[in-house]
Amino acid sequence: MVLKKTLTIAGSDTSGGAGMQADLKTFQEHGTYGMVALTVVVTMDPNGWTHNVTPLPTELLQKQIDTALSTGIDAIKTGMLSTEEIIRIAGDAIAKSGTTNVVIDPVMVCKGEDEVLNPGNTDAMIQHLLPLAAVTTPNLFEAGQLAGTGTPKTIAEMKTTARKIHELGAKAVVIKGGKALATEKATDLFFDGEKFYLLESEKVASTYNHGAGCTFAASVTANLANGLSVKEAVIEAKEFVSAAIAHGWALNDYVGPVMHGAKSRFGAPQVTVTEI
Ligand SMILES: Nc1ncnc2c1ncn2[C@@H]1O[C@H](COP(=O)(O)OP(=O)(O)O)[C@@H](O)[C@H]1O
Ligand SMILES: Cc1ncc(COP(=O)(O)O)c(C=O)c1O
Ligand SMILES: [Mg+2]
Repeated sequence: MVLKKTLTIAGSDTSGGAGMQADLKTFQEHGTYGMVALTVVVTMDPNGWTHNVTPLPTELLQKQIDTALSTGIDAIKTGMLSTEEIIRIAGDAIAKSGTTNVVIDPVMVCKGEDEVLNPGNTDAMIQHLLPLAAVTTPNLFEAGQLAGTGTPKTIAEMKTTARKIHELGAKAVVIKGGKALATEKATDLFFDGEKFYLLESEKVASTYNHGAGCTFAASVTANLANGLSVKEAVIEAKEFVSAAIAHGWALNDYVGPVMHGAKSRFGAPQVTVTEI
């Protein structure tokens, strides 16, 4: 049996909930064959869980990309890219890959950390990555940074922000309202370039949602590799991540990762899709 090949260009979250670990687990759950080109390694201080980001040499990143692309990739996702040079290398790799199934998750901060990785990264993402995106999946903060409008706080502001990001070249945009948006449901806005849709699921009260963003974007990537449309891909991804968050758990006193394999084991919560 031949599997669809999915590649993530992303960082390693040593704690296993986010980053390329989330991507690989999610790719596997979607029946695709996952590969990794590793950009950085994130480690945590055992006392207090402060994150430390260590980039890998860019020559090593390039070799990984060359290895993976030589196999013929069906869909590519980007995650944590900590420097402008890494962002440029990722953009070149995507252009070279020949696939249009490209998901740009514009990771700028780790959840719970409030320092952006590198301020120049936003402009580099706009230049090298957004024009290649079949879909980009910013959270509220990242969307505001890309659009240059500040963090959106309402659905109306999210619509304006999504339009701006689309104008920057991304064919479709999902802005993840998640827990941060003051709505009753966990609400994401999907813009396909023409129409806006709200994707809503029950807001889970727990804080065990580490890796939710990576898991969502990796689901979209695998779904595109499997031949779903962008709209079908994001709807399934919302179901997949909602189940993963509903079954999030405490890894230790500091962090609660999502359960990446929850949908296949326990089913998914209801997701409603409304054109607005
Ligand atoms: N507490 C929650 N309950 C239900 N869904 C959530 C919750 N927190 C986040 N989500 C969903 O998880 C996905 C990832 O969103 P978010 O956590 O904002 O991204 P990121 O991890 O990139 O900051 C989105 O679909 C969002 O709506
Ligand atoms: C390597 C890596 N990538 C991405 C992220 C972002 O994770 P999330 O899915 O919570 O946005 C993190 C957060 O810790 C990370 O360590
Ligand atoms: Mg994220």
